[in-house]
Amino acid sequence: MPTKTLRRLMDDSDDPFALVLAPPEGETPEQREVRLLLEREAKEISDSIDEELSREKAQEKKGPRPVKVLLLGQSESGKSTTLKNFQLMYDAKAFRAERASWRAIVQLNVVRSIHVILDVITRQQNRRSPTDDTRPPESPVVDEDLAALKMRLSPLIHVEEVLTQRLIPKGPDKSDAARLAQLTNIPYSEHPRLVNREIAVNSATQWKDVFARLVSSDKDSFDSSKAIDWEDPSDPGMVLHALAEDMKALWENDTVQALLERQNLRLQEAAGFFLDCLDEVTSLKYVPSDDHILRARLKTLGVSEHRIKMTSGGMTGSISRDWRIYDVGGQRSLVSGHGPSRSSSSRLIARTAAWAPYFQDMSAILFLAPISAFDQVLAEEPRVNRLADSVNLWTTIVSNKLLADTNVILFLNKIDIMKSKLESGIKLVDYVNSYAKRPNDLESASSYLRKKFAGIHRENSPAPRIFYCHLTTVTDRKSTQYVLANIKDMLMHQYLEDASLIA
Ligand SMILES: Nc1nc2c(ncn2[C@@H]2O[C@H](COP(=O)(O)OP(=O)(O)OP(=O)(O)O)[C@@H](O)[C@H]2O)c(=O)[nH]1
Ligand SMILES: [Mg+2]
Repeated sequence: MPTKTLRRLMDDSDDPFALVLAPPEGETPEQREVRLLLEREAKEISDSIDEELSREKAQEKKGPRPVKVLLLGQSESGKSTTLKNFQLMYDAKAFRAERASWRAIVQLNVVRSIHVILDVITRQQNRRSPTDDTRPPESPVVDEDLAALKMRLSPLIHVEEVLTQRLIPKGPDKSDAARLAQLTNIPYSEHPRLVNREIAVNSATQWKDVFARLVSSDKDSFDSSKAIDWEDPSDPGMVLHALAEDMKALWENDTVQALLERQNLRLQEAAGFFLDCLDEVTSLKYVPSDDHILRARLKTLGVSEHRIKMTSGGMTGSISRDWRIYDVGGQRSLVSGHGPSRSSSSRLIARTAAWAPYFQDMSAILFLAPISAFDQVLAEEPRVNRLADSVNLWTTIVSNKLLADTNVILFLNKIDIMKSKLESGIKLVDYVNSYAKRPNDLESASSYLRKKFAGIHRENSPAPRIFYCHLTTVTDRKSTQYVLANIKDMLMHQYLEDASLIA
């Protein structure tokens, strides 16, 4: 899968190089020398990227114009998952060659979910004895069996650390490659104390190479099990397999379920949830299926460009075009807590400013709004409702003058979670007052939200343009591929029309 680093990852205030290279207070002459050396090296790298970009620009002028699509939306909206669908459809060989790397991410997702549960148990244990006055009545009791189960599963915390360390490269010059970020999926009523950290990687830096030892040199092989080094001593597969029964027992434990319910923690809806298929993912020769790769969660840092060659059949024969798909990180502040706190409007402006350099020359913006997040808050701004954040972002994007001539496609995403949430009795009106007395079902809720988003587009668009909107579950391959095939045909068709107008 061709991927490359883009020079401008973020605006200057969050530029990882600027942060790393700022002269520290009380710097000694030796430290200064080392710093200057690092700066020179960074400049050389930056200059070579510039040269590469200008070479590519010159090359582009010679050939046909590529079709460019920019994926936008808040964190966990499904941008990277949509990109994976594009890759699975149109570059399946490269997609499947990366199974070994995604296997490690699924393993990381599993141990993270277990870690969240172990954390919940620990906090309950810390509420001391059942006679403690501060303990609410009927609070579930962590009995000896559950405490023993927790102890047996503690090696998984180490597994998580090992996997995380492998993904976060050491050394100051690697600081833009990966970071720990706040976990996004926090229920609306949840206390910020529960905030966990989640790994974020720049998909342009080849994080997949980290697991290269697992990948055989035979990249063309479609037999995925051959691409994995089953003897690798640092592979956590054996530990996960050995603890599979305990993990299942933990997930099925009544006290655990009661504690999760009390804390409003719906892990089933959280990113990277695999506890419902532990038999499969902990089996000794586990290789993730396409569906598991789509469900695997790895937060994006910065912006990366992905190239895919697309072919479309037409009346005059088939045409083939280069596509560039840009995937961005949706969470603005990955260094939250280290800088001055920002208001939500300045965060919004900063996020859009970070994306703006990519607005020019785009064939389409594909904006994802995860409408199921109506009862959640942003990790970086616990007072901001996630649906309200999507609406604000959408308003900013559709009113942007640089995008006046760009196709804007909206995915109202995570329809599957939305459906189960509404069915479980969570009421949209409790979070969106204007929903009033409408029925609390998917059909009514999605059509209401679709109208709202369409209205914002109509009122704020700098010039009239067609509005494309789809209700999606991008983890569902079949339905997503149908939508993406339509988008592909639409953009290819438009490309041909534009080309004939220019000719
Ligand atoms: N159930 C369900 N899960 C989804 C859907 N879309 C995405 N997900 C999951 O939600 C998680 C987040 O999706 P990503 O594609 O990583 O989100 P993103 O927008 O790239 O997030 P950032 O990289 O943080 O900006 C992943 O675990 C996906 O598998 C959906 O429609 N339904
Ligand atoms: Mg992403």
